[in-house]
Amino acid sequence: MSVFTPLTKAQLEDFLSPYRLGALHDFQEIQAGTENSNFFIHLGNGQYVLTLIERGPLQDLPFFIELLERLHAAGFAVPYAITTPSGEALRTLKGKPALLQPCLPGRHVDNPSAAHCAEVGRWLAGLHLLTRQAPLIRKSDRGLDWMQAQGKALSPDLSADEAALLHAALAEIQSKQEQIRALPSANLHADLFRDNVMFEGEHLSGVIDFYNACSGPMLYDLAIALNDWCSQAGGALDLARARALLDAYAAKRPFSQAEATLLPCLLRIAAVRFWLSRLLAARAFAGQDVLIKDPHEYARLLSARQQVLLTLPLAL
Ligand SMILES: Nc1ncnc2c1ncn2[C@@H]1O[C@H](COP(=O)(O)OP(=O)(O)O)[C@@H](O)[C@H]1O
Ligand SMILES: N[C@@H](CCOP(=O)(O)O)C(=O)O
Repeated sequence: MSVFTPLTKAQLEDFLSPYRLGALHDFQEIQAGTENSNFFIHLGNGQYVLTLIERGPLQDLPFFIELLERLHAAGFAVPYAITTPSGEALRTLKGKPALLQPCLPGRHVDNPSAAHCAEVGRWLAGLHLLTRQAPLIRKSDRGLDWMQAQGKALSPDLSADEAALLHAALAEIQSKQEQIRALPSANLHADLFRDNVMFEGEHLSGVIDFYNACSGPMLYDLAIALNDWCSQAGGALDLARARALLDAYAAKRPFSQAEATLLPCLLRIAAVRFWLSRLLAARAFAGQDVLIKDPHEYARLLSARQQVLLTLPLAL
């Protein structure tokens, strides 16, 4: 399970009454999360999701709330923080920061088609186009410097082959960091995995879990999404799905030559980032009843990205 802070009906009723959204009919713990405690909440006038923030960069909660409010105002289906009539978005429950959000329709897709991937590409382009002129500034707390530090700390736990793979990737990151930091930037979701996107059929109906959102190179967001949405079981890229995602994105925001050059490198960086965070989670939650995603999946993916046959569609 992954609800870290259980709640009683009475605690919820007390917390929810200032929103004036009707009586509490029912609630359920959500088991699927890995970071926070989430609950489906059924109130008199509809269904909501309550999140208690358990860890992560608490000082950045105002950034997440503002970004989600901006996306909501622009018509994106996102879990923005609902405010009480007195204007409070961020409240506290059992000593944890607490946010009430709309419950977005749809389901996660485990085996996406090219059409799903195209929707993801269009959604990312929309996010980047909306925010690139004036991104809200937040440096990722799992950025290039973090990767170097964690890579050094975690490599003693790895096999010799895996350590060599990681060291080569970290050396590439070190040598190309200036070029990477110079890529065109915007606000990024920075964790656009299948389990953070909802679909109704082939229509993308919502995106959740913005707690890795930051400002940074738009190409990095694409690399993260390509690795999760467009990989075959062994880690190799599925070129048909990847092309669908990139073409749909490029139809809204054409790529630059620098982005085309750096795509293979960014795919490797995105693989390193989630390999390391999964290794850290496996260490931190070993033996506990917490969902831990397989770190080796991302080692395999990094290995498969040593050669990238995918090219970015460039405007003529
Ligand atoms: N606003 C929402 N609308 C609908 N379902 C949601 C919403 N927020 C979370 N969920 C459900 O809860 C699950 C866990 O949420 P997630 O944000 O991934 O948790 P965590 O932050 O712990 O990783 C999701 O996979 C989704 O099924
Ligand atoms: N989607 C990621 C988990 C989110 O990353 P984290 O650094 O916030 O733990 C994955 O599948 O590994």
